[in-house]
Amino acid sequence: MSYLQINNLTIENKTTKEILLNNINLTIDKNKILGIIGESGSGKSLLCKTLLGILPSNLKVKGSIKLNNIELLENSKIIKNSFSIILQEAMNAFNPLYKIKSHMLESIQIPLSKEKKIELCKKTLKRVGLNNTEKILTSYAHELSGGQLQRVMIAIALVQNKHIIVADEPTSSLDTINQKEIIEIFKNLKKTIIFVSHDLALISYLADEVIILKEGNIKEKSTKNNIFYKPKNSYTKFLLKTQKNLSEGFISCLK
Ligand SMILES: Nc1ncnc2c1ncn2[C@@H]1O[C@H](COP(=O)(O)OP(=O)(O)OP(=O)(O)O)[C@@H](O)[C@H]1O
Repeated sequence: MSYLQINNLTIENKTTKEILLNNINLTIDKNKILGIIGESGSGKSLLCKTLLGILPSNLKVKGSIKLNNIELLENSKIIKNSFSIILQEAMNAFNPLYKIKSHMLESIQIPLSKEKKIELCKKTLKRVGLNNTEKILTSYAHELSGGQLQRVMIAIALVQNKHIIVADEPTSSLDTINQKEIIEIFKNLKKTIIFVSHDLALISYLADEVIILKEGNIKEKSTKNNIFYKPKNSYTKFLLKTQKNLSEGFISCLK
């Protein structure tokens, strides 16, 4: 039995009756990383919003999402407590009036004394490569760099201690060095992660299983090795070829 099981998930626009996600079926095992690749408008964010229970009210959901065999779609409280989100633009997730310490403390749901909570915050910040913990905790979001903020977002997701982390393009606004370091952090978290990205190279490094989305449909889903070395679907082959051509074009520009 898989940890997360999504069956026949369909999202329809109530007004236009347009099907935005069509009969999505996927599973994830505990502590594995599922990579979701899809071009703009393919439905990646809708899938993430459904998991987080924050889908706009003009959309209708059908199907089933089970975590540990418990149905989540009919239970908004469980669904909200099951997933953490890490967004592309970390800055937007922070209230500019509160220091990082307040954000982190209020994310800890387990009953602990304030001292123990601060200890947990510091330990978790170190886990994501932020060793100057006192300074980070007493800073406001605008006082930190993009890379530091993204690390704080990961630390917040960890102290929330929910079942699954949903990371929606979490590295796309970072420079290459920060991207690489943050990818390493994700790779070593040992958590169940749904990682959304346009970047095939990144997904090929990070994910265990991969799904390819196009226009609300899963075009292919398989292990990372099958998707990248033995793709079956013509659209997957096209994506891989496009990325290869882009990389070769980019490298030849540098020569
Ligand atoms: N609230 C909504 N009402 C109607 N249509 C919507 C709504 N939200 C998204 N859509 C449509 O659903 C489709 C999928 O959107 P989604 O935001 O999931 O794409 P995406 O794959 O995340 O794209 P991007 O990479 O550009 O963020 C798009 O055609 C979009 O216009």
